Amino acid sequence: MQLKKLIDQLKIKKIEGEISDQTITSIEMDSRKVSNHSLFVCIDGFTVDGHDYTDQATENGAVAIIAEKQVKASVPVILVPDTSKAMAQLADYFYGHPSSQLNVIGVTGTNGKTTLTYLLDDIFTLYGHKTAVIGTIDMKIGDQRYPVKNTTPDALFLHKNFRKMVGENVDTVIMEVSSHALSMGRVHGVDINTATYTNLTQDHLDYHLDMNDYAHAKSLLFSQLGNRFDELKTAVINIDDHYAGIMERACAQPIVTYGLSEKAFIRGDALQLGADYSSFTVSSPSFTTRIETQLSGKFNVYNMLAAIAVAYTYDVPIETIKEALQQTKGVPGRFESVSNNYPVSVIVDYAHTPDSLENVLQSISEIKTNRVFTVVGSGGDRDRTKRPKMADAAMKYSDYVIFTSDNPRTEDPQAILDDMTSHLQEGSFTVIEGRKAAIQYAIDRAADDDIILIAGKGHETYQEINGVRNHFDDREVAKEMIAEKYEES
Ligand SMILES: CC(=O)N[C@H]1[C@@H](OP(=O)(O)OP(=O)(O)OC[C@H]2O[C@@H](n3ccc(=O)[nH]c3=O)[C@H](O)[C@@H]2O)O[C@H](CO)[C@@H](O)[C@@H]1O[C@H](C)C(=O)N[C@@H](C)C(=O)N[C@H](CCC(=O)O)C(=O)O
Ligand SMILES: Nc1ncnc2c1ncn2[C@@H]1O[C@H](COP(=O)(O)OP(=O)(O)OP(=O)(O)O)[C@@H](O)[C@H]1O
Ligand SMILES: N[C@H](CCC[C@H](N)C(=O)O)C(=O)O
Ligand SMILES: [Mg+2]
Repeated sequence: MQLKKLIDQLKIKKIEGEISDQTITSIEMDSRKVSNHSLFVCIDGFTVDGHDYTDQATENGAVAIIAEKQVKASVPVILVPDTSKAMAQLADYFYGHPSSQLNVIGVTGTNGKTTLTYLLDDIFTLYGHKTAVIGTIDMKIGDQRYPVKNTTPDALFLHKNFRKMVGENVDTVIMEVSSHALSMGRVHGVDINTATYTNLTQDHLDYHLDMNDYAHAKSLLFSQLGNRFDELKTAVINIDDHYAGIMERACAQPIVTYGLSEKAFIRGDALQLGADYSSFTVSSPSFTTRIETQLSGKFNVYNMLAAIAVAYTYDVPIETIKEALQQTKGVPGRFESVSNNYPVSVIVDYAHTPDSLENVLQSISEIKTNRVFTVVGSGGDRDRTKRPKMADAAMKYSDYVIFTSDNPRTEDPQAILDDMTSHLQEGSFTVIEGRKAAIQYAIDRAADDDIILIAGKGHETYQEINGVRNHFDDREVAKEMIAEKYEES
């Protein structure tokens, strides 16, 4: 594409240098990825400033630079007020507005996003759609999986991959939209058809000022649905959630609510919950039916109601929804049982917030027949104030708690453990910094019919310490230890 044509898209700009007939073959925000004929966009980040990498970008072949501050360069520089916004706009144009050719379903909320995207994938696939999923675990296009660095990747990655999806005949994209992504503008220019809200409880208060600021960031997904009625757009909102009103007020489009309370449009009722199943009645003005599933926990009933509500807005028949939910196996690392037929039950779960830990432990309380052991830590370089609250949730519902390391990242693991436990009564818990040793401790002490919850890392296959990701998979570790324990005895 001609550089001139591309930058004509930018309304407000100041051009330094001469734009003649340069051709652009890629847009890059990382100087290390620049090649011949790239357009380099400088982003001022949290760690470094992309404006300091213009030399490397031009050495690697950049033919022009988009900046929001003065930079010296041997190629034309286009100054704009905000390079992140400009990058999103340019990428959308460069790739031919691909998101407008897709049904994009965005899912936001503190907990349940990944689970909901998986449920929707199952429903839409069964209904005959070709889907793509973007989220915490990876990006899936059809049956192909690609790694992602963030739950919601940057705008460049998104628009580029929407183009790839269109090329592969995908029609429905189901994506997690994190609050970080919303406040950093990673989804700018994404033409979202359905915005979905799960819930809001404490997390990320290292990044957001307080819960209202956090809620406001989430509400941006609903304002992004726009103010025009010439295209079908819908919001799907958990009406039972405390912050639902903030999402509703941000939204000019029709809203379908779901929940367990009477005011919900898609309403769940008569729940039956077990260790490896749940069933409930769902009703709306146009149907009432009983859903039977292999997912457990009241929180998963909420996730399923959200899925039903979204599918309803796309006219998926309730019989198809019902069948998909009946078959679904859920998500790797979410309430995943790893103990097969051994007498002790080991559950690996991704609960890494006070609310999710409480939910998961409440579900375990409802199914337990003996004691509950919880092995849990809290991530480094993340919200410190959630640590004691996670510890309280673990202590409230468990007979034994072993506090250990999650991903310490650049923090001292012992300092994280102190944040979790310093308010607790000494002697009422155990601290073992090494995660493997902590899991071993619980497995050694558990007796028949006890349940061990290993929380926080779920599907993760690494432990990040000081920037290095060492292979670590709670499921692998626990499986090996439990087999050893019972083979020895
Ligand atoms: C705090 C945060 O969100 N940081 C994100 C941010 O990184 P950053 O600002 O530190 O980037 P930087 O290293 O300063 O670089 C600035 C610019 O210089 C460029 N650069 C850098 C080096 C170089 O040699 N050349 C060069 O051009 C970079 O490509 C970039 O454009 O921009 C990066 C690219 O988009 C993100 O990958 C990165 O996410 C980091 C890894 C992260 O951990 N983010 C977490 C907090 C996050 O976003 N989590 C959410 C939600 C999780 C949830 O659901 O709970 C998520 O969506 O993942
Ligand atoms: N609707 C829900 N409400 C509360 N807790 C939930 C809900 N759904 C799942 N959980 C709990 O939260 C954990 C994470 O679930 P999931 O991965 O679906 O959430 P997420 O929003 O994608 O999280 P992340 O922000 O890390 O991407 C699960 O392992 C479970 O313990
Ligand atoms: N998306 C979350 C994942 C947390 C997972 C937990 N294992 C941790 O490392 O804190 C975050 O980046 O805060
Ligand atoms: Mg997720």
